[in-house]
Amino acid sequence: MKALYINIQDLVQVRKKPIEKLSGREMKELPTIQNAWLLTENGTITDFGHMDDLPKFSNIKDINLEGKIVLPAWCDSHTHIVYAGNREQEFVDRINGLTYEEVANRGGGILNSARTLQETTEEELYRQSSARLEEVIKLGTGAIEIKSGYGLTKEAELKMLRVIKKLKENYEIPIKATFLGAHALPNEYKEKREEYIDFVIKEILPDVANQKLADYIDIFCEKGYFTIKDTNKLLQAGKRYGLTPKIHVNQFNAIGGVKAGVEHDALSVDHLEVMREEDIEVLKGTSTMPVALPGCSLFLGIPYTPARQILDAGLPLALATDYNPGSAPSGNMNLVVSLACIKMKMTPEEAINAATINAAFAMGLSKTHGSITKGKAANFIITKKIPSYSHLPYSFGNNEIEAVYINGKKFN
Ligand SMILES: N=CN[C@@H](CCC(=O)O)C(=O)O
Ligand SMILES: [Zn+2]
Repeated sequence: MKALYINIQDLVQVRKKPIEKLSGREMKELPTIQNAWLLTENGTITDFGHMDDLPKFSNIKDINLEGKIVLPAWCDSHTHIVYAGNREQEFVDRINGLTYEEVANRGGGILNSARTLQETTEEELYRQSSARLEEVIKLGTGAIEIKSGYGLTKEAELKMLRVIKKLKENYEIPIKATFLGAHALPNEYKEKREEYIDFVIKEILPDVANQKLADYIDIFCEKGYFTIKDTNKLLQAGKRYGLTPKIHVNQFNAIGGVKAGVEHDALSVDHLEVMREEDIEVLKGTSTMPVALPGCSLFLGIPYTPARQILDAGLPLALATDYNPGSAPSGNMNLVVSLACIKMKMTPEEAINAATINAAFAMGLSKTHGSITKGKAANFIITKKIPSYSHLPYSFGNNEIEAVYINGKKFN
């Protein structure tokens, strides 16, 4: 099926030559065609250009997008959308003065979500998760990564990963699955952290790999969670099973997790709210993508990833939601892009690059998604009538999206 979109006010993130990712100063440029047309065919972008150069196409119905902007759908490279229930009570407890750490130490936090998930049937978990997935696609997300990590038993981790697999089968957007068995220490393993890592490696990982349930492996490398030694051991084991690392590091403390990630050729290192000079240095000249999660900073009231320091050091940066019940209960990439501009001082160009092409890279999809390029998937956003692409982050909290197309088809 062919579709021709005409009179597009701005066709944004047009990359004639395919690119993998953008770093440092390159992120300041966001190539845009004003007054453009776009042709899609069988789910793929086949051509585009300026309206002055519109060829004569026969037998194609055109769609007039005057006053509207078209940009690639957001790529959300870090989420935990497969979870059960919610954690509103912890939210209220934090408003009343407890810290995230204190909530966790009282048996709340990740262990709270794990208890709920263990008691939830696979069908119900799928139902709750697919509703979240549909909600974020409507907000413009056209590719997503989803982690396990609220199971923390073999049975429950595999249940989470099967739910992700079923989402992959039932939805057209690309979904990458990440095994995060080392998300927190279950109570049965209190004081036996190393035994838990061995359990994850020997008892869960082989099944995850044999049943082809994950693309990536993750660990929460943080004080009170898992150490550098645990990280090295787990990532090494994951790689033996063909799982590339994408890890949680430097959220509350810098303990050397960025270096560990780089040493294991991690595809991405995520969070980075607390960055030392040496953490920035160690990323230089590597292919590891730093990923910032400003929704988490907003919700927990913790520092924002120092984007300016990272970009001014010539590094790339991607943005993601971290959608999860405890630290970021929102999967709205539009808000993430706004926060990046407002709180991290990224320009709209940098933020949109970070949420499209760089985010696609952070989930191994930059060859097929993240830009308007011939041959890439026709996953794109059509905005309402807005004055410019900067209006998207400017108009924070408002929904400026009129329609979302996945593989050339309008979603819902
Ligand atoms: N930091 C670790 N994991 C999640 C939050 C987990 C939770 O509180 O449920 C995150 O990325 O923020
Ligand atoms: Zn996370």
